[in-house]
Amino acid sequence: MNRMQVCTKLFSSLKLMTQSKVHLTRNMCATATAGTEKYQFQTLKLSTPSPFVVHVEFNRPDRMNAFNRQLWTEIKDCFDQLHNDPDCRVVVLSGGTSKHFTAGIDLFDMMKLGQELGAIDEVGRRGRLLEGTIKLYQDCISALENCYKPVIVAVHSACIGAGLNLITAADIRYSTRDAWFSLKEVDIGLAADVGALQRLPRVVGNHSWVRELAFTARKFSSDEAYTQGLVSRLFDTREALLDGAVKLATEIAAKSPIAVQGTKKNLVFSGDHSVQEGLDHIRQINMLNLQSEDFLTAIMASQSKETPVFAKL
Ligand SMILES: CCC/C=C/C=C/C(=O)SCCNC(=O)CCNC(=O)[C@H](O)C(C)(C)COP(=O)(O)OP(=O)(O)OC[C@H]1O[C@@H](n2cnc3c(N)ncnc32)[C@H](O)[C@@H]1OP(=O)(O)O
Repeated sequence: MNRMQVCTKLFSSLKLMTQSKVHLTRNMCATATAGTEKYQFQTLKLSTPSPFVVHVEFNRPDRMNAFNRQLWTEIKDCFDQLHNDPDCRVVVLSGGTSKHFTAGIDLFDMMKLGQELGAIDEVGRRGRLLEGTIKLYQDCISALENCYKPVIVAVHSACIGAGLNLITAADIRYSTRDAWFSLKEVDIGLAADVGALQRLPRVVGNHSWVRELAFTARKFSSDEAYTQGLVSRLFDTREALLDGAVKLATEIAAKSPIAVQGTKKNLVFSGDHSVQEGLDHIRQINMLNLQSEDFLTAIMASQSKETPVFAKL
């Protein structure tokens, strides 16, 4: 057999394998996505605007979506669950009905923490309480990054302090033109400690700009955020913003979940590793993924110009 014949044979066996698998896959996907009723949160509201897309909305409009202890922990629980949910392939995170995306940490909650600390009369024990609290809050924000499903944040109006830390752990940031941002921590006597100092320089690559913002807490506009690469698209209204975010999510959700989630895993890993370590990591991922039915399904669909259908993951 010459080279050409080998290729033709391989291609037809791939085709046969994939045709039966596509059939199987279609059956597996027949029930498409289940609803979000299984998610029971008070400070978050979940819905499914299109198949495999979950919309998470902050739901503390009377407190401008300020992060109290409950919101912090529900964010972590929510993203940990979405990570393992086969009915979710992409997440859109927005500020819901609140006037602002978020006012940052709940200042009344911080006062309660102050009272708890006041009741402990020894510095080492007070330190332990603070260490546990900060670690919990750090983990809540890292949950967006640790979730294999791409997270698109849709920011409107104010995005302050903890909110700015949070959006740097997302994959894609969109905002309205009226959005504004502030790395506010120094103004409340804190060094930002839930990820912005680590992630923001990596997101935008402009260390001088990040330091200026971190040292001054100055408010900056969506235009500036766009110019620096913090947000990748601006919209005139909140409706257009959500529409744009859900459209993008829907496009991503139609791709192979094996490919998309492997891509996120490797992008996150490569963010703080050398090029060689990143290449070693993706090689290990693709050793497995290139054997998955998604690979064949996607290749065959691109050859036949049909829309591929992928099984739940
Ligand atoms: C271990 C810690 C790790 C994490 C650290 C995180 C740190 C941070 O997040 S620092 C940032 C803290 N946030 C702020 O400093 C923002 C303070 N708020 C404002 O600047 C304004 O309120 C805001 C621009 C958000 C909104 O202004 P607007 O004029 O539109 O509304 P207001 O009338 O000011 O507020 C409406 C009601 O919301 C309450 N509220 C606002 N922010 C907070 C908050 N951060 N925590 C709790 N509650 C907040 C405000 O008190 C009003 O309530 P009410 O008077 O009862 O209507």
